[in-house]
Amino acid sequence: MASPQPTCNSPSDPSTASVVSVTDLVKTYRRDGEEIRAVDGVNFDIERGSTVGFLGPNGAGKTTLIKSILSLIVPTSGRICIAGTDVHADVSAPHKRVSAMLEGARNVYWRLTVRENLEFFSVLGRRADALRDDRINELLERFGLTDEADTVVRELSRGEKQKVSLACTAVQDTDIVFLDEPTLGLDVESTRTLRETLCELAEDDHTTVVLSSHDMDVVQAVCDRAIIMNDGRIVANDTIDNLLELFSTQIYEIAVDECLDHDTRHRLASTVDARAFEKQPDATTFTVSVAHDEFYSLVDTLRSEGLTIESLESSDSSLEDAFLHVIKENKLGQETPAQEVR
Ligand SMILES: Nc1ncnc2c1ncn2[C@@H]1O[C@H](COP(=O)(O)OP(=O)(O)OP(=O)(O)O)[C@@H](O)[C@H]1O
Repeated sequence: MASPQPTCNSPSDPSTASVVSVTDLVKTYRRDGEEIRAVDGVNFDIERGSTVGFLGPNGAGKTTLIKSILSLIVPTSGRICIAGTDVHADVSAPHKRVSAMLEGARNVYWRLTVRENLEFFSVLGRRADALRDDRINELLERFGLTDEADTVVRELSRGEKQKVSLACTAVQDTDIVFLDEPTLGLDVESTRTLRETLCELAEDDHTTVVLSSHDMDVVQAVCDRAIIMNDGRIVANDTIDNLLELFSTQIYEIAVDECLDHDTRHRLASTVDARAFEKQPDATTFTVSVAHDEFYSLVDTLRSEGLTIESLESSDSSLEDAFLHVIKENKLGQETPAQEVR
């Protein structure tokens, strides 16, 4: 007998209920006669108004998962509910509640001006005609695009195109915004501007923002929760604060009093994961990240190599360190603390 399909519960309290609910989701592809489980039994909920980052190495299944939620591909099994509506039963459900920026700026019309694009996408939204111009002007201002309003998109820089794309997503005023790699290919300054704009979008408009990115700084700055995927499965799903705390390591930048030879560097790299060696005439600097309680064993290791620490500076770990830790633990097949946290 077929197992019963999970059902969508109507949100009883619309202000706090989950807007996206994914249950036992599986998506397999076939390539050269082999089955690839791109998404392999995934479960999670996203609360209204939250900002969630999907993280994972290349091929982890993030894009497949997002495309499944957006009904752009059909999952093999499982259930996806958007605001209580099963997208399998009503494929238009996501399009009423969700806007998306996929693959950079390809979702906007390069032959139209910035304003024409915003006008086009605002028609897809729910705002009354009389209020649309105000909203367009507000977004042009917020994204720093007022001077470019009458420029055709193809004449803009890559960063400006990304901003137009994000503005066209925001102008639809949907409950949920999905962004796939919004900062891909942007320089440092454009990334920072876009990051600030994303924070504003989430905070001021109370939009639920779901973004997938390899840019940990963006996820750490914008999101309050991260879902980390590996090999099609969720290996951690927790608040950014908890992930930082659970996997907190201390980064030490160490200088020792001699120019280390290759063998010593190799031994330190394998024993204490030392990296970024820089040789100076009479010293070597390198970086080590260790758990707080491993500091003394690090000092012992350096002492056993006959090295004297000239200077030592510490800095806090980042989401990137937590991410690398989760993925490494998962690869080793060990159960991570975050797997128990849902
Ligand atoms: N259309 C397809 N046909 C066959 N295999 C696919 C297809 N799309 C994705 N895959 C495979 O599914 C797995 C997950 O891919 P997916 O693009 O979802 O990962 P991702 O986490 O988004 O990766 P990236 O960070 O590199 O974009 C990969 O092994 C990929 O090769």
